[in-house]
Amino acid sequence: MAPADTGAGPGELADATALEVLRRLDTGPRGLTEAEAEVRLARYGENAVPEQRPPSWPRRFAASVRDPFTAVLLCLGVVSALVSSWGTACVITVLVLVSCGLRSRAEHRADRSAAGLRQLVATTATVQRRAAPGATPRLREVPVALLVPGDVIRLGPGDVVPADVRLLRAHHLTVQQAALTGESAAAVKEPEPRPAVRPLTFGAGGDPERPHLCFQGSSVGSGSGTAVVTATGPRTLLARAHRGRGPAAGPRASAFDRAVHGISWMLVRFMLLTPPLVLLVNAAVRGRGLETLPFAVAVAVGLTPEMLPVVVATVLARRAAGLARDDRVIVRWLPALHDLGAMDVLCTDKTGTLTLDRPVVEAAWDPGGRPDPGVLGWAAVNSLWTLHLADLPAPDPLDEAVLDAAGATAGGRDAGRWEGVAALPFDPGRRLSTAVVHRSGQRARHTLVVKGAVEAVLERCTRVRAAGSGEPAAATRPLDEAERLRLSERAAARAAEGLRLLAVAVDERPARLGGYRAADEHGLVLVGFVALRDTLAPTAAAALAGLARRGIAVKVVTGDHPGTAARVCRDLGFAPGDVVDAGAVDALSDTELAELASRTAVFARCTPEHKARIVRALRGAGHVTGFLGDGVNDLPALRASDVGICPGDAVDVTRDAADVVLAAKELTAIDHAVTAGRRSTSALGTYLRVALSSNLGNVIAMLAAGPLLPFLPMLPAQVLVQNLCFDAAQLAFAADRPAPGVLRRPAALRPPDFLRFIAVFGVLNAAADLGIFAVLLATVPAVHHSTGQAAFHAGWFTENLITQALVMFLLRPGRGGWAGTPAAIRAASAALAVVGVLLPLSPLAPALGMAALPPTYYLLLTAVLTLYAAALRQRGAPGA
Ligand SMILES: Nc1ncnc2c1ncn2[C@@H]1O[C@H](COP(=O)(O)OP(=O)(O)OP(=O)(O)O)[C@@H](O)[C@H]1O
Repeated sequence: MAPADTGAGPGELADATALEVLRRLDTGPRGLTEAEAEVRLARYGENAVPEQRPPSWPRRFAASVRDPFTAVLLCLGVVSALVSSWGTACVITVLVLVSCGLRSRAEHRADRSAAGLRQLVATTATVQRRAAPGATPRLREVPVALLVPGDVIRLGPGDVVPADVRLLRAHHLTVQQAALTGESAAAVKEPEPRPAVRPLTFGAGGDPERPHLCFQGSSVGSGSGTAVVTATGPRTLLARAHRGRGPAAGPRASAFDRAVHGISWMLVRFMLLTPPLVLLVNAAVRGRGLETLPFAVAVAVGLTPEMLPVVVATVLARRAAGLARDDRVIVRWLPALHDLGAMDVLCTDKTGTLTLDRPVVEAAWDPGGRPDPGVLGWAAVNSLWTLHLADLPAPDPLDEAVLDAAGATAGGRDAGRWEGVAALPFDPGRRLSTAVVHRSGQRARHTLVVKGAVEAVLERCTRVRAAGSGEPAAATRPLDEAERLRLSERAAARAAEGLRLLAVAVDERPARLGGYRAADEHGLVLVGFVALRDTLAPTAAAALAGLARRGIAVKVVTGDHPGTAARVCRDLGFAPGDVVDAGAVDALSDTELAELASRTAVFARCTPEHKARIVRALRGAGHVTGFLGDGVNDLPALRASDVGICPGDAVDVTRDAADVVLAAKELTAIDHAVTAGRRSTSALGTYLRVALSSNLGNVIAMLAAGPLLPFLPMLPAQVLVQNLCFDAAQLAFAADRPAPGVLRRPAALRPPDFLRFIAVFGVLNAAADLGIFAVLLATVPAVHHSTGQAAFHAGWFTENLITQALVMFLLRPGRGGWAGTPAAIRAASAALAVVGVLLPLSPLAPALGMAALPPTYYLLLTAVLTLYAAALRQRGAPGA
């Protein structure tokens, strides 16, 4: 049966009690049956997240016109039309249409492959459903798209809230709802409705400030809850907020965006400066007037790398698809590929990345250091009741390990004799978890059972259990500073063996009615320690070695004990150096932290905020910083990094925030991802260097020709045809394969490097052009008449296309030359040279204002080109 009202969203249900909401949605605390869910799915449709829907073709085309190069081209086209230079205006229009068409197609393909890649790491939700009306409800993972109104779901740390929901139960649940409110602080959520504290700015959709409502797109920071789905798909608050706004804004500006933006604006400035400069030079030296304008416009057009957006989209999409296919690495956002290639520091957490996060209990001992299974019993009471009461969708591996180990022991059996009252689940900020329990039949007294990181528990203890592990009221003695130190040292010694440590403490108090809070975790009695061993991830050592070979500095930032962290690093063949306790970081300024971070390999006892601050400090110091992590405690650092990477089995929010997901288990896949990133950057860099240095060379030559020649060195139509040929040939760079040497160090597109490079090679190119001017003046008869000028134009056209063909493989980094160049680039450069030689000799030549050249020209052209090629080789290309 369908619910009475599911299309309303939470707005109309906002003030109803949990029971009323369940009734209105025609469901119950046990959830829907599979059959009911199926009927509702057919009626309300899939719960599709309001993804950035791919823009329509016209919109995509319109967006590509807004690109700065295209905008400048269009301006130049308008100027040409205004001075009735129809030929130039037509060619510019064709250029714009071709480049926008190609770009839209390349972007469409890139978007399609990125969407396909995102699909591969789609998230699931934990839903409680029944096979039949009378059956027991079962928890199962379903794809988020299959959730329907009325479903009862579980939320736990690291989950993305999959739909709009109304809480039924919650345990210390905090939710990050920045996607809706822009507010980055976590909001506390609880099932009791409270009236809105401020006017509803979210209309009928509900207000994220209401504590009992959670909305699609927010994420669970800590705690857990059970909730009923009130709205899915287009009826969620997020979908309504998106509607009418077009595609959502993309992710944060990356190092890649900054680089491409920098290079684009540098060129736009040049292009805007060129026409006035050409006009000025021609007017001053030759007394020419506005008739030079079409030529000046064509020169500016000649500087435009119109194919840049097309080449970028093609290169990135191609590499990302290759990575997904061959290495199961999912690049969720294409520009992240460049940032992967540029990354010079990778921060990584330990548990779940370098280790498997499948710990096994190895020992338990009392405060005196004697083996004591009773301590494990207390830890098991904590794990059991935290799991039960906190409604966690999935048990914490550490709690599972404790329960497994305690199962057969007397302490484990004893755990069943306690009954749970409340739970404060683990959160990486407090670094402990608490269960409040009472003995069966003894409701008057409550016992707090706390387990967590050694120092976090010790600082909340005031007494130590004297011996044994019986009742909490057993003999205790005060915990003085000397003993605290002794206990920490003993724990550190065990941590140095690579063990993960938990301290366990208890306290018995009179029962109370109100709920328990973190502030109640004090005045505890230490009962002992539990040590767990985690297995190293099989490919972690190889991955760390690979990163070192690629020139990437690795920093381990972990919430664990310094001793454990250091030992794990050593076992992986990675020198930990002096491990820094993150507590020491708080007192440092950002600059001091950056300096410390650059010489430290391991930070231990990090809270999520410490991890993010270390990443920010490294970025602030100019490092392109990646972060590899799998847990909810890694989320702030992932967001703070240039490129966030997570393993495929990371929690949902982490996968949602990561730019790159390693779907295969092997950590060594990072190496492939870095390689693909460097290859893409190298291909884009080569394209830019080749395109810009020959374009700049031409512009310099054309400017110089003004005072040197009594006529224009090339007609506007010729400049534009030549430009069209260059552009078409340069598309081949999408298939570039850089030499292995290029892959050894971080590769980034850096505007200042380009400027230096194109200045040197632009001048070299211009020198070859000027050389050919001299050759032409010497060999072409009647150069001052129109037939001679047509031959002159043909001569420069031929030389220009051949020099461009030469730089296409001589300016490639690493192994240049014919043999080391991919077939596509060889074919494109050969085609360019052939067009350069044959076009002036073809029947099209007269229409383009070109005429045949004398044989001596070709002899001298060969000499000039040989010199030019030798100069190019001598200067060498980057990475050679
Ligand atoms: N479920 C849990 N209950 C109680 N204490 C825990 C639990 N999980 C972890 N701890 C303790 O808290 C410490 C910090 O945990 P946190 O999850 O922040 O980091 P981690 O998992 O040890 O390492 P990493 O940051 O590398 O993932 C752990 O070293 C452990 O002592």
